[in-house]
Amino acid sequence: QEFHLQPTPQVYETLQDSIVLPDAYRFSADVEGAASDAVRLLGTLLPDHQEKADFRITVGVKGDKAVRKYTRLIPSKAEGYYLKVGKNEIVIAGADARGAYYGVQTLAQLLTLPKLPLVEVTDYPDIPYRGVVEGFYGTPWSHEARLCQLEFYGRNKMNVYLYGPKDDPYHSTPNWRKPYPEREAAQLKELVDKAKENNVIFYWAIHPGQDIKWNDEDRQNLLNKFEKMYQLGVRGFAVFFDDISGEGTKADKQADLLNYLDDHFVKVKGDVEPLIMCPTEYNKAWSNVKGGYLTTLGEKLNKGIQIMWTGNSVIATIDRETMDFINPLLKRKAYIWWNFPVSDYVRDHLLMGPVYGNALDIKDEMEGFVSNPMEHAEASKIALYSVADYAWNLSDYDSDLSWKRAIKDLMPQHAAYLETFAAHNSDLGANGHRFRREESVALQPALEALLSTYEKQHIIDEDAWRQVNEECCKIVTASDILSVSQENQPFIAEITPWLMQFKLVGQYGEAVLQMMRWAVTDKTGFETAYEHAKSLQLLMYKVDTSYNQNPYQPGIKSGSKVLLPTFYALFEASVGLYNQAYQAALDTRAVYMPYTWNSDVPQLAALPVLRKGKMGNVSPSNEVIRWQAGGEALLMMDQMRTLKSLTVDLGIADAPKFIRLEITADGQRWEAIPLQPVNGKTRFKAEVEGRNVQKIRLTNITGQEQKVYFKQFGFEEK
Ligand SMILES: CC(=O)N[C@H]1CNC[C@@H](O)[C@@H](O)[C@@H]1O
Repeated sequence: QEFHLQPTPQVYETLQDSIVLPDAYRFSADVEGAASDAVRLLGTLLPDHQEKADFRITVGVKGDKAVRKYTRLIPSKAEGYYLKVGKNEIVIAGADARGAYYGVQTLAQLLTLPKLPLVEVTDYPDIPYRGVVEGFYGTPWSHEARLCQLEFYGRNKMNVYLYGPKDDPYHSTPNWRKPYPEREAAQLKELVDKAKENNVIFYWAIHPGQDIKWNDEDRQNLLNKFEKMYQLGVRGFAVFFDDISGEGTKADKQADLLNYLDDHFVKVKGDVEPLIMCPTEYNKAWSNVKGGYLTTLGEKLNKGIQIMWTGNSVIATIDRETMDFINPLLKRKAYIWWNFPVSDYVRDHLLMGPVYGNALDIKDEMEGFVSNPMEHAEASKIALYSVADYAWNLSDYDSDLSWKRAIKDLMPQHAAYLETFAAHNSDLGANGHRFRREESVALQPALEALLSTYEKQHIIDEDAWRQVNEECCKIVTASDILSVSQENQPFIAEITPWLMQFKLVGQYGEAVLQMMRWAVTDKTGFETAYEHAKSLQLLMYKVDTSYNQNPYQPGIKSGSKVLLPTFYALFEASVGLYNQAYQAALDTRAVYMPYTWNSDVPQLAALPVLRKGKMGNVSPSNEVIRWQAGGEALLMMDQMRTLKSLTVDLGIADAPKFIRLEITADGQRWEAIPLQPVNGKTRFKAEVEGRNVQKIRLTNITGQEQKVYFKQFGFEEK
């Protein structure tokens, strides 16, 4: 794959010639001036300069004497730069300090080549603010992971990082009013310094809305906390009002508070970046335009305050229609909070696929584009690399080429194996947001051909069979090599359980292909392959029930959209053929899911049901659920089953007043079961010990919409 600068530059001319950089060069720059960051970075790349040398290196910012003669070549765009590598000189002229720094980052990439190509690069970013919002639920990134991320952002010309992990108690309720303990404060200071070193603006976000009081005391609490963070070196501040209910959701109160902070903190300090806020109505699906929340923010919020937006729904790709809806309401360009590759609602999956689906013609419609990543920091870099590529230069963005480069960037030595892994670990599985991604794209035609020919005509499409068998072999090989790779150990540590599962999927595929081969030609061979396949099914189940047992979406899923479902279908078809050929009665079922869930409450309807042994759980939701009056949710069993226990947690202490729980054994006669408090807070249990049940129903009986959380709905069979 030929060399490609990252992110893709706006204009890149190479003169089909190259030089070997001399080890002596003259240097002219205003080292104390605006180009100081660029000069410092350059110093890490090149040997010390010498006064007497033919080769000259010039670094500066528009207006500096050193680059005066290049002024007309410097793009007049924020963070833009002009870079020239000539026979006897290198010139880096930035439109501003960060532009000059980015020019050196580009030179750094060119210097990795065997010979330095003669180039002229005229470059600048399309989107003003580009980067990452660490805004997910789940285990916050470690300090080491964040330090590594900030270096990655500097290299990829991402200029913002918003610190806002939902589960940091000092970012959100209950401790947002308190200063960080000493150790955490010292780490945050270190992050601020690292961000500065990489020309990344470090934003510290606060998430006070769940229990904020609209009074002077809490206003002062917020100012005090911001002041504490300012003393740690933070120069960018954000206030997130997402995923809250109650008093804190009021637009005019939120606007008054933000304007107060803007007027009495940001403007007073004078060296603080524009304030950013995330609204409570942060996506179109949840917005009630007539209710006036968004228009209130748009009208009342000071013009300099930036407002975040996730798109037409919580998890959505961004297009022109999206921006045409929101920008007029906010009376400014929205600052996109893009919820990908975040996986805190599908925690059993890794999202390793390409960044695609965002429009390429909306570069003038967005103030910012920041990605909310997975809790797996290194694994998120594949998507983040492409987010950087997209946000810098939308029109030249190519999702597939960028994805391949992202993989090479993460693991240059084992890129081929990582690409095999990433290709089959990209979809989310069924989820409450209904957001899906392509998976196993290259192998899909062969898988479809193999399955349809075999199911319909009971014959093997040999070419498809060979392709699938080759891929299964690659999967097994890639899993083993990656699992012991020393190339990026923090990354391998993150994905090891998924590598284990991925290898089993590959081996299962090989066993199923053998079952197809021998179903009607070799009885003993088939039976061995069948036993092997069954044992691999059990091994996959063991991995899925042993690792990553978080209380939301526990387990380890791999190849879950196309690969494994196809192997399951081929397993069942080949057992069917064998049973017919030998009048046998082997169990044909590959996967067994006795429970189904549906609901007329939009945010509950698509939640998947998870089964582990005798336990059944509906996948929880991170967001506030708007449960309409009379709305129902139904859990159905494939047959009558005897229950042992049932637990419900809607995040509210008085759930029994709002939601009625009923069971039925015959689908006709329903019986209401009282909800009894379990922990004196929001968790309840229903006394169902020994009850025969076919369906369970939850209904909002209050006659009006209720806003609740859907934290847990689970049961255990006897
Ligand atoms: C603005 C936003 O998306 N907030 C929440 C809620 N929506 C998506 C979730 O997955 C979270 O990661 C996220 O922090």
